[in-house]
Amino acid sequence: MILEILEYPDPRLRTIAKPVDEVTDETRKLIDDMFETMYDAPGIGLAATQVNVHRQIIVMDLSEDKSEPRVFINPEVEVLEGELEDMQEGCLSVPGFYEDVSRIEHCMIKAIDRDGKPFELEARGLLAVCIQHEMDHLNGKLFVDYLSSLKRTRIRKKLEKLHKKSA
Ligand SMILES: O=C(O)C[C@@H](Cc1ccccc1)C(=O)SCC(=O)c1ccccc1
Ligand SMILES: [Zn+2]
Repeated sequence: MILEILEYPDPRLRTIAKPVDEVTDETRKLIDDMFETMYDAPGIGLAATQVNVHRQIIVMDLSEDKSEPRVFINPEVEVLEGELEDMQEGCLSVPGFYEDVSRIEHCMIKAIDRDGKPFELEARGLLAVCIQHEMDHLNGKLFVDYLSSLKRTRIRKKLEKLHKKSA
């Protein structure tokens, strides 16, 4: 089912997610709901924090045709090269805003898949950027935190006004 995505500045987005102890059918049901929610948004990634579930679970699909679904449970990122790369980012929790963020360009992701099996994945470009963006969510961090306080305040005020209207 499609889940509600929390929107900035909702304080629940600042919660630190706990590791998943055991991948169960319930975990897989949540993962399926996260994919449905992500594709519906649409987005190319979604962290459990964004749907108010505070567990270390990320879903991602960078393909144009929903052909490359990826699941990362209890993910860890290792920097392979210190190169930083600027890329324009969006966020389903900060709808309508796109800003440049500087991230590590080449990293190794270690995680567990939906069957509970550990795996490693080398990432560059958008995959590397997206996993870092999603892992920030699991640590209560948003891409607006990398912007100037002036820009962040402007974005917060615009979204708060929108929330008031729709409330
Ligand atoms: O909020 C999220 O985590 C999802 C976010 C992931 C992300 C996008 C770009 C750079 C870093 C992280 C999004 O998917 S925003 C929407 C978006 O970028 C997009 C939507 C449809 C097609 C292609 C991209
Ligand atoms: Zn996001």
